[in-house]
Amino acid sequence: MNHHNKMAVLGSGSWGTALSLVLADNKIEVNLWGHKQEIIDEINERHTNTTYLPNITLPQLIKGYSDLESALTEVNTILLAVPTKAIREIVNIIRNVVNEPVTIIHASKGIEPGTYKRISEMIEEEMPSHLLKDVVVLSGPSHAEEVSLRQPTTVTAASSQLQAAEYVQTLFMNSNFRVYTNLDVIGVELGGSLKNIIALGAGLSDGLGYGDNAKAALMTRGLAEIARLGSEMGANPLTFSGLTGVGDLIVTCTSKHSRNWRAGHLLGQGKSLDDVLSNIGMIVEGVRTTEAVFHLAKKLEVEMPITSAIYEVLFNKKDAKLAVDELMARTGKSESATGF
Ligand SMILES: NC(=O)C1=CN([C@@H]2O[C@H](COP(=O)(O)OP(=O)(O)OC[C@H]3O[C@@H](n4cnc5c(N)ncnc54)[C@H](O)[C@@H]3O)[C@@H](O)[C@H]2O)C=CC1
Ligand SMILES: O=C(CO)COP(=O)(O)O
Repeated sequence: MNHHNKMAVLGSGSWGTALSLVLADNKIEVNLWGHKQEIIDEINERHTNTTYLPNITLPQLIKGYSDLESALTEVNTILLAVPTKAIREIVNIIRNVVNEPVTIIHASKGIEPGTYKRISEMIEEEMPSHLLKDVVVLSGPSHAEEVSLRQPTTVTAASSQLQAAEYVQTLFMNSNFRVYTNLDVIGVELGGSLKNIIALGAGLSDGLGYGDNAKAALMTRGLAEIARLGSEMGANPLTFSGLTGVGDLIVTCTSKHSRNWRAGHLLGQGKSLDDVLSNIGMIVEGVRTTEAVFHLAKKLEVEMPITSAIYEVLFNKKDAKLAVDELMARTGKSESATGF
């Protein structure tokens, strides 16, 4: 049973559109907002969003809006599915439009360079507390392309308030889309954001022509880095063994759908970062997250050799093969020395 029958989804890219479809399947009316008028027109006139999800027909319960104020009329639950770099700007518009406390769910994956803030922290900073009921993060191994085909998918709704996480579980859960709850917001947000760095690395490795051994090494030692930084930042290390940690790492490093893996793959084949990003045409969150996490790890004195290597390839044009050679040539370590 759903408690509410109308929601706003902000962001009409692949993830916002796919999650709108899940909500509409659960008989929830969706006001889907986007800033590109032609996409909103297509959603309303043809019930498709072919730029992001070709061959998918959207349920009639989804209505497109290009005006944010209209999209927020009579809703008290808002889902954000925009790139991390747009979060503060959008929340600032929300705060000037709503006059009742709202629940904000976010489904974005990133860390802000410079401030090193997680998305829920940015939302809490920008939204006055009397207008913010709860913040919930929705994360896990979930490519929009498969969700929109109604293929079995599992995710996690995390909030410091169990009731809020359970509310979001109820909104989204159906026979194709299974939702778990979790109280570890820090671990869930960090797992979802940091796996994108490792997915760039997995793509680079594949692009260089390396095999499954190299990719398994990157994923496993990448997870060790994520858990090391996460523990330092207050996450429960066990969260990284769950859907939003190892689960999302697997799906992003091994799926042809992943934008981050595809970006790494093209870079590994020798393309420039600018060419790669314009070729993909969708947000590749791992690039900005690599920049943020490289500096954060330095500040916190946490060892993250894979992240550092990927940073050098992305931002200092280091040869990717040389970066792998240097990772392999590090001094011998004990796998259990730090617990990770
Ligand atoms: N695509 C997927 O399968 C999944 C994506 N995510 C996360 O969801 C977030 C959104 O990703 P996608 O939907 O894949 O991206 P996308 O590139 O498909 O769509 C992003 C949408 O945001 C819009 N946008 C960009 N800048 C904006 C701004 N300043 N103001 C308003 N709108 C703006 C774009 O026009 C586009 O409609 C990312 O953080 C991503 O990591 C999470 C899970 C799955
Ligand atoms: O987070 C995702 C799947 O869970 C999507 O990853 P990409 O952004 O790499 O496509």
